[in-house]
This record gives sequence, structure tokens and C-alpha cells, in this order.
Amino acid sequence: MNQQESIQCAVFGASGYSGAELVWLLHNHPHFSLSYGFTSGAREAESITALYPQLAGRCELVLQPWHPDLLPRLPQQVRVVFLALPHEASAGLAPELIAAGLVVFDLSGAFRLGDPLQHHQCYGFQQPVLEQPVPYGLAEFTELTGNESLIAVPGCYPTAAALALRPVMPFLTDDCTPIVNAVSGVSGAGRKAALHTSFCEVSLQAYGVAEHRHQPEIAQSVGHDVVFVPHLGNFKRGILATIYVQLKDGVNETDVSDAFHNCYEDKQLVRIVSTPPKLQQVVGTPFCDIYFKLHGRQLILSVAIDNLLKGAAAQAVQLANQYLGFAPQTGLLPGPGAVV
Ligand SMILES: NC(=O)C1=CN([C@@H]2O[C@H](COP(=O)(O)OP(=O)(O)OC[C@H]3O[C@@H](n4cnc5c(N)ncnc54)[C@H](OP(=O)(O)O)[C@@H]3O)[C@@H](O)[C@H]2O)C=CC1
Ligand SMILES: CC(=O)N[C@@H](CCC(=O)OP(=O)(O)O)C(=O)O
Repeated sequence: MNQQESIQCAVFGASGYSGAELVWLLHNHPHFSLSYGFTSGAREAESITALYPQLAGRCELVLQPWHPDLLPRLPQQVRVVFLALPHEASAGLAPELIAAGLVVFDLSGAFRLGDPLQHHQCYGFQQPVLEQPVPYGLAEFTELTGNESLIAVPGCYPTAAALALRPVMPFLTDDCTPIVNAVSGVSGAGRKAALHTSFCEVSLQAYGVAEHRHQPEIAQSVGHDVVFVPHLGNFKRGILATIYVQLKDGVNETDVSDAFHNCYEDKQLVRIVSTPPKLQQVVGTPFCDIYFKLHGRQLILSVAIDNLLKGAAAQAVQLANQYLGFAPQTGLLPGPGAVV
């Protein structure tokens, strides 16, 4: 790929929280050029600044309502599309975009689970059957050839949990089931208003206990069953996860430290930190910060990401960079900052 060439791209769901972050990242990216930001067909065309006034004078993209009649001409105008849509909308649209020759980075859960039955149980609709397998794009562990037509961008909680767990999985006792407790900011639920995310209702609370759709996704990503308890926190953005695992006899702190450093020493967007991370050190950034501590045979991991960036838009751009042969952190470091 000629590094000077600008890659034309489009964002679907550009009025939503992760879509707006994608718009801003791509608007500032040195190698991507954003041709379109689409909204649902229910809206009129309007500037993104009508929804996100903080972008005034910085990004004046006019958002277009999506209509299927636009599809035939789209491949002449763009090469890469990012879908920041509800799961079922992605499931419907992605196959059409692929058939039209576009490369799709899908932020939804429509194509993440490899088992169609499990997908149906979690999402309540059939996963479309595609000719090519869909890579699950946990960016630090994914090599893309540039021939894939669809990449499933991992979920926000699964990104945090798997980046912390994967390096230490070989050290776990045979009967250990990792326990993942995680708190997310309200932007994790998206921009659409709902009673449970309204200002007066939000109060730190567990939800989806032992039945959240990210439990099988984390298990698939780390290759082992996990216990997963998400919590909704009364803050805007960020995920903080605390993870507990039991270590085999003989595994010591140096082994754990070496495993993390060997895994991430050449990965700029994962930082192994020496004090438990605060959300404020990752919010507005594409970083994942991981802290670890041994307590006897227990290993405690504390991991923080921005759900809308490393957990969504920044990871999608990171994957697109890798797909096109750019350095993973291109356009993300130093980042343009956050929108929402
Ligand atoms: N929020 C987060 O932290 C994360 C979200 N994700 C995933 O990213 C996707 C988007 O999430 P999020 O940004 O939170 O969602 P939002 O609710 O904030 O935004 C949804 C977007 O999708 C558009 N849309 C809704 N229905 C349709 C449709 N039928 N056809 C076309 N466009 C449609 C909306 O347009 P309009 O404004 O016109 O209604 C809006 O632009 C979801 O799949 C989510 O699971 C992944 C990781 C983290
Ligand atoms: C706080 C909150 O509601 N978070 C969302 C997860 C974030 C999200 O959008 O899910 P994906 O990462 O699978 O796309 C939830 O629990 O459903």
C-alpha cells in the first residue's frame, strides 16, 4: 500500500456515541479520508455539530440518512466502512456491503461469536452465514492479511477482560474459573434514551448477572469459561474491571511480570502499570492499562479502558491500520481526544 494514498471510508451509525468517536478519529487520521457519516433513515441530513456542538469549527461533516438506494454507488466512493449500529442492523447490512466489495469493520456483536447457536441465545436473531470466516479482532492478538472482507471488533468488556487475562491463562490451576467484575460508564449503553440510563435512575448496580452476552464472548476470547458480572456506574465513560484467578503452584510474580511484558513490550496501546489504574488515565485515550498483584496463590488484575475508544472506535481504527499495513497506533497517538 502506498503510504501517501488516502483511504476513503464511511461510518454507519455516525450520530451514535461510538460512531461519533469514529468520525472524529477518522477526520484526524493521516491516511483515511471520511467520505460519509450515515445515520438511520429516520433522520434528516444535518451537520454532526447539531448533535455534538463540541465539534463546531473542528469537524463539520454533514451526516446523511442511510437509504439502501445509496448502496450501488458506495463502492465507487469508499473502500472501507465502519459499522457502529445496533447488532441486528449490522447483521442485515454487513453481507450487502461485503457483496458490494467493501471492507467492513463491525463494532456490533453480530459476528463476534463463532457458535451460531450461542449467538442466537445471546442476541435473539440468526447470525448471517457468510462464505469467509470472520476474524475476531482483538487487535493485539490479531494478524490481518488484508484479504478479509469483514472483521468483528470485540465488545468493550471483552476487550478489557481478554487483554488482562490472555497472557496469564497458561498459569491458571486446572479448576480455576476466572472471575471478572467490571464497571462501565453509561455511554456503554449508547445514545438512545432509556429509563435505566436516565440521570435520576443510574446508581452503581450490578446487572446481567451470569447472563450477559459478553460472558460467552470473553470465554471464547480467552479459551476458558469465566464468571462475569458487569455493573453500571454513575459516570460517563470508561470501564474498570477487577479480575481474580488462581495460580498453579510454583508460578511467582516474576513469571507473571515476564508474561505481561513479553506479550505487550512491542504493543504501544497496552501499558503495564505499577499502581492500580484510574479511569481518568485512560478516558479519552486508546490505551488499555493493566495492573497485577499476587495475594498468595490468587492473582488480582485491575484493567482500565475507555469503552468508546479502546473498547470500540479506537480498536476499530487500530484494526483498520493493521489491515492496511499502517502501524497499529497510527492516528491514535497522540490522539485527537474524545467527543462524547
Ligand atoms: N457504546 C459502547 O461503549 C460500545 C458500543 N459498541 C457497539 O457499537 C454499536 C453502536 O453502539 P453505540 O454507539 O453505543 O449506539 P448508539 O445508540 O449511540 O448509536 C446507534 C447508531 O446507529 C444508528 N442506527 C440505529 N438503527 C439503525 C438502523 N436500523 N439502520 C441504520 N442506522 C441505525 C443510529 O442512528 P440514529 O441516530 O439516526 O438513530 C445511531 O447512529 C452497537 O452495536 C454497540 O453494541 C461496541 C463497543 C462499545
Ligand atoms: C453500560 C452498558 O449498558 N453497556 C453495554 C455493553 C456495551 C456495548 O455496547 O456492547 P458491545 O460491546 O457488545 O457492543 C451492555 O451491557 O449492554
